[in-house]
Amino acid sequence: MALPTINPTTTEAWKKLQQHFNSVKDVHMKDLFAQDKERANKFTVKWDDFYVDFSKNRITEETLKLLIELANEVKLKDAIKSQFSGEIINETEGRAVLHTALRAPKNSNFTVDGVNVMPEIYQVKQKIEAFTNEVVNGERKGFTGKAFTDVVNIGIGGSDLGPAMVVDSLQYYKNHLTTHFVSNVDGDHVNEVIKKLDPETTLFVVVSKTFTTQETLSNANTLKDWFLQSATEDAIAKHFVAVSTNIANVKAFGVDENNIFPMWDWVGGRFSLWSAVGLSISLAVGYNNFDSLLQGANKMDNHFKNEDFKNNIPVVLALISVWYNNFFDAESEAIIPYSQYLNQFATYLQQGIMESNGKSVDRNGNPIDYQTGTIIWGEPGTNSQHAFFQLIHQGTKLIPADFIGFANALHGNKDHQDKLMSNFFAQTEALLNGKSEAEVISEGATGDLIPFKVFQGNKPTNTIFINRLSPESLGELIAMYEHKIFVQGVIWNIFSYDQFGVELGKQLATKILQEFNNISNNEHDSSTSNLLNYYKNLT
Ligand SMILES: O=P(O)(O)OC[C@H]1O[C@H](O)[C@H](O)[C@@H](O)[C@@H]1O
Repeated sequence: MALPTINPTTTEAWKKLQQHFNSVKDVHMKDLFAQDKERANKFTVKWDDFYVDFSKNRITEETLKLLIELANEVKLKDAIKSQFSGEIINETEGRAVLHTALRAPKNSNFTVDGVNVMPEIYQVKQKIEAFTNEVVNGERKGFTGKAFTDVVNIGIGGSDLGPAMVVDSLQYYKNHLTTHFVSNVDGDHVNEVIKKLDPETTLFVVVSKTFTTQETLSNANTLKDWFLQSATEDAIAKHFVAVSTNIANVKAFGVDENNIFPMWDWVGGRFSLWSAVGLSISLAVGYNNFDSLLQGANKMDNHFKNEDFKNNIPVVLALISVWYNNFFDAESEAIIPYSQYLNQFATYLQQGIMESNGKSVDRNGNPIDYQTGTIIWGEPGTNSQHAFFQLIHQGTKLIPADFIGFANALHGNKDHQDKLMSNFFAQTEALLNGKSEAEVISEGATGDLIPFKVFQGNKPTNTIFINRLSPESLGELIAMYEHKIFVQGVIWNIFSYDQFGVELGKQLATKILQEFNNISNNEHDSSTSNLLNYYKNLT
């Protein structure tokens, strides 16, 4: 069954939400809390070691009820079933969407075109496990007989952001291997990494679902050439492995057949860290930790699949986000993890969320006249408090924010942890309550300065509070956002799993590169022509 194609704005629930919005849009959350002592409990979901408090949002029980009606009217439950049962819900590319199968237990049954994909998945997982153990234990050696010390992940987009974010987030759990990520076609990136490498002890993992991506192939070739300055061709088999669906291209590049880790077209690039694309994660933190990450994601999958919408964390977060995006006209959402380990989390989510839901044509092929994908940005707290929080507190824009925190620090420094968490709680409290004129005056401010010190408050936040950062809880957290993406795509009646919007720039870059090599000559607008000439004259 294809995904339903219901324009959300034509639903009864949408009309009711519009009316409801008009009656609640100016209500201050402070008053909602004052009116209902149970508010925080009503709008909190406790699940596993997650405590998700969404009470500091500009919603009432009626809002949530209507949003759930909307989810029902667009047939979200059926859509979830279609996704998990391997139907071709990525219709524009003719593919199933089964990253959830990658983290499911061995005895599950996920079928694509009538074939259960679990045996293949577990074969590849076994290969990842065996390979990881050999590298980490030092049994697998480089061309001069030395054990590996460094791993270089060569990939971009989904073949870089997920593994890079997870390796960074789980650095507490890391082993002795040093992991590097080369992604940008900017030659300075690869050359800076080369400075740190010893060809005798470096393992290269070339990751590309398509194995046609310009950046990845350029970087892989540059690293291979550099490697061959010290080694002979036959050493490539020891030092280069690849992850891809395109086995022919991988072989043509020179990777030994035994060193190929397959993946499948039913795994989208930005949802692929759970597949062999996560090989660098497994190498960095060991296979057991990689597997725990997957198990965490699987727990979240079950929660998402089985829980009532009212207590379903990804569903509730998605609905609240639709509420701000489509009724309050909020354009962006901030992701603020209170953990330096999650430094790359917002960057990672930018691809997941914006590449998936940055669409303006609906599932019937018609232009859309309502807002879809939100702009995602963010940085860890407390750093971001000293950077962009001013605008969230006192600017003119409404920026709903997810505050992600962990109760227990990994290094157990209670003094720092209490300081960190006091900021974590204080910020959402400040965003909720603001500071009134009376409070400003009672603090001693006088005269002209008073208005500058007033905070309106009423700024929405979700608090996603987790016991501890572990491979498992990180897996849960990532999967939570993956499902939020899917729910929003269903509501907005768009296809979340294609990304045609990234193609045009690639095509034009190819043409311009041909011009640089005098292969072709193209017409350009005068701005682009001037820029090209200016560049040619400078280089
Ligand atoms: O893994 P690859 O095939 O090399 O693709 C890498 C990336 O490139 C493309 O431009 C897509 O927009 C991304 O979704 C993808 O993750």
